[in-house]
Amino acid sequence: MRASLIQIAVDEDESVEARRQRAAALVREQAGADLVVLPELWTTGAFAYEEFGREAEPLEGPTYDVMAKAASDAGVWLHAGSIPERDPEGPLYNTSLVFSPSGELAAAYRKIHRFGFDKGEAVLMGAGRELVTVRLPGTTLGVATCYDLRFPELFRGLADAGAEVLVIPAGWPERRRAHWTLLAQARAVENQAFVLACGTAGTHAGVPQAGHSIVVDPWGEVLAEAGAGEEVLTVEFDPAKVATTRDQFPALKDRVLGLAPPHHHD
Ligand SMILES: NC(=O)CCC(=O)C(=O)O
Repeated sequence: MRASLIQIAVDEDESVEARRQRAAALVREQAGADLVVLPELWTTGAFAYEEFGREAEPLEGPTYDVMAKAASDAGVWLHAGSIPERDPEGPLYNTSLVFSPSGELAAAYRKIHRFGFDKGEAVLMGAGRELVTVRLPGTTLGVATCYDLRFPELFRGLADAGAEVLVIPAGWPERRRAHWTLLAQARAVENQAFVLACGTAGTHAGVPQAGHSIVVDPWGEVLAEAGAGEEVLTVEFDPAKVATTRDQFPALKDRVLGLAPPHHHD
């Protein structure tokens, strides 16, 4: 499987529409790949909280249209990153879109863990409640978004649902880059799965982005890692390595579930 992670720069001197068209052109350039991935909230920037309401769009809005066409023009599976989605009957959501090579929507995932504690995304957006996997020829993707990376139980749920390739669009800040790399490797090792984590470059809302998109194999080896700037990270890997790793080192079979609550000793 050939995958291209488009680590696009999100800077305030570029309009959302110009970036949308630029992202679509970058997707088209990846014709020949099997899977193309864009980052989280790349239209606005993940920390541009004031833009969320202004730039929110319905699920089938302008980003959907442009990305569906780009996927079919390139003939690739496209994880188009996430958009600020305006649900006509509810709050905003941080929603990822996955398109098939014919430009059909294969899946939408509303980010479950919202970042910001008592401000930002955590108060401006609603929380998704559903895990999402996507069946591709020869493998299954499990999708999660940025801050979700800190919550291992979500990824174990995806692995239990058959995910072999964990795809994580993000807008991760430079300040916590060490966590990004460590957590991407941890999620790969503990689930014996590939991790494809695609971040943004540039600086928006005063927050320099980490970039450093990363692809990790089921043994925890880093197959490819981007630098800090805008870059397309391309990698080839064999999803069958998930099954061989799980067969040869069957740690997932040693899970002990349903433990009794802790016994407190005073
Ligand atoms: N957009 C995000 O979810 C940011 C997450 C983050 O900065 C962190 O977990 O650290």
